[in-house]
Amino acid sequence: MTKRYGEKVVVDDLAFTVRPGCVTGFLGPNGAGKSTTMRMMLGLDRPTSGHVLIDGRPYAQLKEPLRHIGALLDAKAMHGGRSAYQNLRCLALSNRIPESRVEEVLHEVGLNPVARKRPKGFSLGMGQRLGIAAALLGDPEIVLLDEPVNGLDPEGIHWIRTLMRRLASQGRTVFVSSHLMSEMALTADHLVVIGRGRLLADTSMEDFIDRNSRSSVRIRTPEPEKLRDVLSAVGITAAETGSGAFEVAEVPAERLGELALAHGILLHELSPQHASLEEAFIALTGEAAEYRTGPLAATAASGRDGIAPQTQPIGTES
Ligand SMILES: Nc1ncnc2c1ncn2[C@@H]1O[C@H](COP(=O)(O)OP(=O)(O)OP(=O)(O)O)[C@@H](O)[C@H]1O
Repeated sequence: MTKRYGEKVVVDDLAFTVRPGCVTGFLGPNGAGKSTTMRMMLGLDRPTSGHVLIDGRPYAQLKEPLRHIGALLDAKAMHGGRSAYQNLRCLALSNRIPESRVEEVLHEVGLNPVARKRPKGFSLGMGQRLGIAAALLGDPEIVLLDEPVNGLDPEGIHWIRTLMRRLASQGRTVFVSSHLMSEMALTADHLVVIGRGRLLADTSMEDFIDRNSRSSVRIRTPEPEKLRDVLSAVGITAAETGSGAFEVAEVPAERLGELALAHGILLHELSPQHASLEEAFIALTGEAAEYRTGPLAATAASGRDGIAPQTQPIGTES
C-alpha cells in the first residue's frame, strides 16, 4: 500500500505478510511510517492505494474485531474520566466479550489494585499496561503493539517480552514496533524494516544481522609480533586492539586457529564477534533516516566496511 499526506509520500508501495507463531518486529527510524502503517492495518487510516487484509478480510469487515486482532497504538487513547475497569468493560460489551475477561486481563497486566482508578492519573507504564490489557481483551489470534515497552520499568519490559513470546508460542501472530534494539533482539524472530515508507528488509533476525554487519574474529596472544608477521605473510590484515589482541575481519576463526597452530603460536583467545541488532539496523537504515544527529549521521551514512548498499529489500529476493 501507499499513503500520501498532500505531496508527502509517507508509506511507499509497501508490501509484506505477518505470519502466525512468531514475533515479527517492525523497525524503522523516526518518521519512517510505522505508526501510519499500523493505523492502516487497523482501518484507522485509509491507504491512498492498496489494502491490508486480516485473515483474508479488511479490518472493517471483521465482526467483533477485538476477537480477531488486539492492538496497542496509543496508550493515552483511553477515556481519562472512566475507571480502568469501566474503559475495558465498554470495549468488552461492544465486542460481545464476557465481562469476566475484564478481571482476567487486569490481573494479567497487574492492574487489579488500580482497577477502579481513572487512567488520567496513571503513570506512563501503567497506561501502557492498560493499553495492553485492552489489546488482550478479546483473546485475539493477532496482536499488534506499537512501542509497547515505552515507559515500562525493567520488570515491565521483561513481562512484555515474556508475554509476546508466550503469545507467539501459542501460535498467535505478534507484530510489534520498537526503537529498543536490545529488547527487540531478545524478542523478535522475524523483522520487517522500513525507511522513508519503503520496505528495506523482510527477513529473519539472524539473516538481518548477518547481512548488515561485518563478521570479525577477536584473537589474543602473548606473542603478538609473531602472529602479526604470520598473518601479514598470508595477506590477512589484523587491527591491533591492545594487550596482544587483534580484530580480524572476514576470515573464519578456524583458518586463524589453524594458522596459529601451524606456526606454533600460543593463543589465549579466538572468538567470533557477533554484531548487535543495533549495529545492523544503523548500517541498513542510516541513509533512510529522516531525522539524524550530526555525529551519528556521519557514521551511519558512511556505513561500515564491507556492507553493500541495498538495492532490493533484504529477504525478498526471488
Ligand atoms: N495526519 C498526518 N498528516 C500529515 N503527515 C503525517 C500525518 N501522520 C503522520 N504524518 C507524517 O508521516 C511520517 C511518518 O509518521 P509515522 O508516525 O507513521 O512514523 P513512525 O515510523 O511511526 O515514527 P516514530 O518512530 O517517530 O513514531 C512522518 O513524517 C509524519 O510527520
